[in-house]
Amino acid sequence: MPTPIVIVSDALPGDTVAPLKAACDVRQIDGRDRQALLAALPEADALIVRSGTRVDAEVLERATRLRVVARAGVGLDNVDTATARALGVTVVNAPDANSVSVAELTVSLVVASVRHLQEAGRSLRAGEWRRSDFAGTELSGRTAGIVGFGRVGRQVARRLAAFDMRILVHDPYADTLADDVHATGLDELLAAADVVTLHLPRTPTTTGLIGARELRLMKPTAHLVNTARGGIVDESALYRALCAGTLAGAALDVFATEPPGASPLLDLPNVVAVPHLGASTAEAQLRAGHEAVRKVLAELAPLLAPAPTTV
Ligand SMILES: NC(=O)c1ccc[n+]([C@@H]2O[C@H](COP(=O)([O-])OP(=O)(O)OC[C@H]3O[C@@H](n4cnc5c(N)ncnc54)[C@H](O)[C@@H]3O)[C@@H](O)[C@H]2O)c1
Ligand SMILES: O=C(O)CC[C@@H](O)C(=O)O
Repeated sequence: MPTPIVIVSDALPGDTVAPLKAACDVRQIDGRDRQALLAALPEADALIVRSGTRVDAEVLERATRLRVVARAGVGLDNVDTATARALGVTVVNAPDANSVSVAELTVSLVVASVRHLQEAGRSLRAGEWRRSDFAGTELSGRTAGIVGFGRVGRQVARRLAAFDMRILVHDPYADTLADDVHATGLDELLAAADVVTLHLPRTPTTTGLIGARELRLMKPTAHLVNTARGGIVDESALYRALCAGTLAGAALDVFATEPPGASPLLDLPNVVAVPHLGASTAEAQLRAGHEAVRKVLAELAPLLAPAPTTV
């Protein structure tokens, strides 16, 4: 039986790939290098990605032997799941692997935004001492609006409640809510919240969900945090709102295009920006890598030689 070939096209912790290497021919490539990706795929039985590899129809059609695409993380917006389904390719992810890490980053970004931490740090390093310019606001007693109340949204709610914030939630599909959160419509949430934080997937329906109209509904003193996906927020409208002072600040982990290049948002003092770090903790990467590898090995089981028995 030929050894199955697994392409790993984004970085995974070495330990997590070890069980795969014991059973398969594992080939590591850079999934951002389109030519390398397309060249590697015709032989592949499995493909493991994070967010750096775009698994579109061209990729899937090139991979004629492919049985499974595994996303070592949550968001499947970089995988054309409809084409995969049509081609009989299984798509798996690691839905619980990084929720706590993303929630912890989200809370960090909330605090960084209301206390101006990134700009104050930049100013200090430039030799300045502008303490009065960086006076912030407390979270205690204020209102957080959580859009998307799934795995990450729920973790964020618990953590912001610990800051004594009132928690509003908008999620048309959530069947259960926690006791101390209040469900509301999106417009009502945007109008009432001092901090709005996004925790929903990017889909054709949610792309541009937070546009000029929605930003106008927000208080001029409010902050917007996005650790979900770029493109859910209209970045041009956000830029205009931040420049005009109709929104106090924004904190962004994700961008419509990644990396965002020379996005004008990065030049604004009232924007905290980090390079898609939500899942970048040792713990989350290990969980995601182990889960992706376990699911790939399960899908490839019919192709794997039985393990030798010991007597
Ligand atoms: N920054 C990062 O590194 C990072 C890491 C993990 C996940 N994410 C992103 O965060 C998103 C949320 O992750 P999760 O694990 O909580 O997913 P999840 O599926 O557990 O929860 C998403 C929630 O969004 C809700 N939702 C869908 N459409 C909505 C809409 N129009 N309005 C309001 N709510 C809506 C769903 O009902 C669901 O409850 C992921 O889709 C992913 O894109 C980012
Ligand atoms: O690959 C990453 O680190 C990002 C993962 C994150 O955005 C996810 O959706 O799980």
